[in-house]
Amino acid sequence: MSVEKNNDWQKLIESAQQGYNNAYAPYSKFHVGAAAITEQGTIVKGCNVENASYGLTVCAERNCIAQAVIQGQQTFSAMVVYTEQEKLTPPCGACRQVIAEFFAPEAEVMAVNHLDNRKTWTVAQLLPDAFTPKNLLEQ
Ligand SMILES: O=c1ccn([C@H]2C[C@H](O)[C@@H](CO)O2)c(=O)[nH]1
Repeated sequence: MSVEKNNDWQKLIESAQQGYNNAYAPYSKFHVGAAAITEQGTIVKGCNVENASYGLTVCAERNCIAQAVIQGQQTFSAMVVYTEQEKLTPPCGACRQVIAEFFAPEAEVMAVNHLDNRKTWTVAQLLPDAFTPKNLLEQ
């Protein structure tokens, strides 16, 4: 993240909390919010959206990224995942793959909760040796 790092993290956490408030999770009751900042400095929000079929559930992180893509932005600097669980929530495997599509390996992802416990990973730590668009370009 570029300017005023701590300030940007704080804004991202607040946006992720707002996303959390809109979570649709009647089946698992596990509400998740996410927020990401794009390279242009736009903050986008996401929440998990479950489905009666269960399998069609989409996580907060992927909905957040899709929201930015819909707005025409495809490069991100950082993401926050917010829950109100004592144990922090790291992105699931499917979300790690989608994050690796749009974030640089050095970009940071932070899990945070209502107690302000925080854990930060780089995208490379979340998904080492990721299969990304670069692999396809080398053909
Ligand atoms: O990183 C995560 C992990 C889980 N979930 C959602 C999916 C499902 O709705 C609920 C329980 O897995 O939490 C997310 O949104 N993000």
